[in-house]
This record gives sequence, structure tokens and C-alpha cells, in this order.
Amino acid sequence: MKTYKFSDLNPAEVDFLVSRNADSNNQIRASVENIINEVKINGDEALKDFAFKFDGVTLDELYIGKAELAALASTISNEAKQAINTAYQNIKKFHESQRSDEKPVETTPGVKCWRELRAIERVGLYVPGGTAVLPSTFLMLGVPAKIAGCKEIVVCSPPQKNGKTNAYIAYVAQLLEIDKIYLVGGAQAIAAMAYGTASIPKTDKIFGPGNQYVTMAKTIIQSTTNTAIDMPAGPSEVLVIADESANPVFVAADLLAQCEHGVDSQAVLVSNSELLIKNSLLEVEKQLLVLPRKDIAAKAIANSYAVLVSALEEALHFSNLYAPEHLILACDSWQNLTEKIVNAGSVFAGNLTPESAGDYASGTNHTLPTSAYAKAYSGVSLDSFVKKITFQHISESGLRKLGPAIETLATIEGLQAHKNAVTVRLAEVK
Ligand SMILES: NC(=O)c1ccc[n+]([C@@H]2O[C@H](COP(=O)([O-])OP(=O)(O)OC[C@H]3O[C@@H](n4cnc5c(N)ncnc54)[C@H](O)[C@@H]3O)[C@@H](O)[C@H]2O)c1
Ligand SMILES: N[C@H](CO)Cc1c[nH]c[nH+]1
Ligand SMILES: [Zn+2]
Repeated sequence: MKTYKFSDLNPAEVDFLVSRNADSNNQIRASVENIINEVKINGDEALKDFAFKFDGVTLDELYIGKAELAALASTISNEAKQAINTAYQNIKKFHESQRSDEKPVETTPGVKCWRELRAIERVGLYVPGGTAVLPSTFLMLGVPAKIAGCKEIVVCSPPQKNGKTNAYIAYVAQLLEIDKIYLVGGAQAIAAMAYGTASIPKTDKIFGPGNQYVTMAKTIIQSTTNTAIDMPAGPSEVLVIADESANPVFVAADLLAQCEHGVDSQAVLVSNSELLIKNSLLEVEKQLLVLPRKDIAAKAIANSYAVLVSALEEALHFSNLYAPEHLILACDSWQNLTEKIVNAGSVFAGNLTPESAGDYASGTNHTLPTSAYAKAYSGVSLDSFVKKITFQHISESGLRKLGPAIETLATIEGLQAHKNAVTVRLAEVK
């Protein structure tokens, strides 16, 4: 990992550092467009061909049903069940707390406005399973979908080498009372849930993280179909702001945790202490050697860097420009920093708060915006699964009071029919 001194960087160099793996020659876009087209034209057959091509599996059936899910789920250990149950309960508790109750507002006497929530009816959940199978992601998406009351929940996850889904995914399916997992991964899964095939229903909104193919597919279908997406949630990333109170062993572990997700992940360390940077980077080299996924993590570490700043304010300035998916405040005085955070997906405050807590079990959602999309998007929450429909009711006195303003505004805009819709009513109530 290279170290930069913030005061030595010019604005173009800062811009370069905060930019992510752009698909500069549009190679990923081109192959994803091709995959989407194939699924549109050839449906299930294309899905089976891609399962063979990308996952090395021949599939007769594109899904695993209830009985087989139960059989798979029964094979996991009690320890695993308990850990999944703990995560499930905490995620449920946190997402249930996001239910909000808005009261009607009388904007003008006799003019009442309010909003009512409705669950999105058909949702598609993508559970990654390429380099690592992520049952935790299934919890992060399935729990709020259930709380929201979505009627139809379609789940796609890449087939494993045995042509089935993973046993932990099967256990989560049971917890969530979801009876089917479609064995489809990558861009083809996103296309299937956007267009529908003979086996896979078309959905109204697609949720979930994934690699660059999955994320590109979500961005394309968002603008070419009427299926919405949660957000671009691509390769994992973390930015750690650390001062001299931080422990280099913890910092290195946090940097590596996100780097082991994939070769295109990125970790950034920003500190006002040269010594902390030096010790953390030495520790990264040491911890890397014993990681089972060291080849993946080493590539991501090569794509990562450290920045030496003069003060924590400068660290926050850099972090806000970077807009990380995960921001760790490895500082005892983290309370002084939180109000200066403008752009971040999820924040981990204090030296004893590992990012892995949010990945798995604290209760917050780990499906988060990457590639600086945290400047505009929030992570998945209960809100992501509902629509808020506005209502209004106008009484006779309300129409008398508000009507003239509406008539004038319609006149200003030259829209006579709009004005008439009020005028004809006013004539009745006068
Ligand atoms: N931002 C978040 O909230 C978040 C959360 C969890 C995971 N992640 C990220 O999700 C990603 C998971 O990636 P993954 O690869 O392990 O699993 P994945 O499920 O996203 O992708 C696997 C699929 O990619 C497709 N694929 C592989 N090579 C391809 C190629 N050359 N061309 C076209 N398609 C191809 C295959 O269909 C395969 O099934 C990681 O990058 C991880 O960092 C992000
Ligand atoms: N760190 C990932 C989000 O970028 C989520 C995850 C799942 N499992 C482990 N980690
Ligand atoms: Zn993670």
C-alpha cells in the first residue's frame, strides 16, 4: 500500500485517488449488455447456458424448492444456527424500529394532506455467491422485505458446484419462510428479475450487492426497464480514519476484512500519525500471510493506499470526498467527528467497533452504496421496500381558501384547463 501526504497532492491527484475502478473501455458494460439481451430473447435457456459458462454447472431445474431447502438446512451445525438466529433477531429489531407513523397535516384550513405506506409488491433479492456465498446478505435483504410485507419475494443466487444452493442460504430461507431459491447468478440474474422468464417472475424492484457485472446490470436495467433498483452496491470498500489512539493490529484487520471480498475491493487508511500508518501497513503484510483468501486480499491491497493528513479535520475532508461504503473512526474521541461526516454508507465508531459487526450481526444493513454513491444514496433499510403514496382531501371551505391561488398559478403557467378544474368547482360551492 502506497502512502500519500495530503498536503503534497494537487486537486487532480486527489480526484484520481477518490475515483474507483471505472470500466474505462466499457468492457464490462459490453458483456453485460450482451448477457441481458440473451436473457431477454432466450429466457431460461440463456440462464442455463450462463450457469454452465460462468458457474461451471449443468442445471436441469433452475431452482431449489421447499423440501430440498429443508433437507439442506438440516445439515448445518447448532452453532451456525444460533449465530444466524442472533443476526436475524438484531437485524429484525433494528429494521422494525424504522417503521414510521406520519400524521395528516392541514396545510390550509380545510386542506388535508397525508402519506400512506404500501409495500412494493414484487421484489427481487440478489444474494452473491461467486467468490464467497453470503447468507448474511440474504438476511439483510429478506428481513426488511418481510417486515415491509412484500407479497412476492424472488431470490436469485449463483448455483454452487454441486448444482444446489449453500446450506446456510437454505437455513435463512427457512427462517424467512421463503420457499424457493433460483440458482442464477451474475448479470443474468438481474436481467431475469427485470424482464421475467418462464421460470422467474418479473419484479418491480431489485435489491442486493454483487460484483461489477451484477452492479452494471442493475444500472442498465434501471434505465431500460420499469424495474427499479435499491442502489449501485458493488465491490466492498472501507476507509479508516485513525489517530494515535488506534491499535495498528485492529486497523490492519479492518483493512483486510474488506479486501478479502474481491480483487476489486479497496481499503484506504487516513491518519494524522505517520507512526500509526507505518505500523498498520507492517501489520497488514503480517496478517495477510495467514489469510486463506490471501491471493484475493493481496490484489485488493495493491489497489489500496494510505493518506497522511495534518489533522483529523483534513481526514474527514478527504473521507467526504471519497464517500466510502464503510467509514471506521478508529479514534477514542470519535464523538467529536461524527457531525462532520457528510458522505458515508455506514459508520463504525470507536476502536472496539469492527466493520464486521455491521456485516453480520449488530443489526444495521450491510447492503450499502459503493463507488462514491454514498454522496446521494442511503443503504438498504425498511424504506427501500415501501412506497409512500400521498393523499389529499379538500373540503368546501378549503376549496374557497386555496382555489384562487391555484387559479392564479395555472394562469401564470398558461394552463387554462388546470384553472378550469378549480373554477368549475368554485362555481358550485359559492
Ligand atoms: N456493497 C455492498 O453492500 C456489498 C455487500 C456484500 C458484498 N459485496 C460485494 O459483492 C461482490 C460479490 O462478488 P462475487 O463475484 O463473489 O459474487 P457475485 O454473486 O456478485 O457474482 C458471481 C457471478 O458473477 C458472474 N460472473 C463471473 N465472472 C464473469 C464474467 N467474466 N463475465 C460475466 N459474468 C461473470 C457469474 O455469473 C457468477 O455467478 C464482491 O465484490 C463484494 O465485495 C458488496
Ligand atoms: N462487507 C460486505 C459489504 O460490503 C458485506 C459482507 C457480507 N459478508 C461479509 N461482509
Ligand atoms: Zn464484509
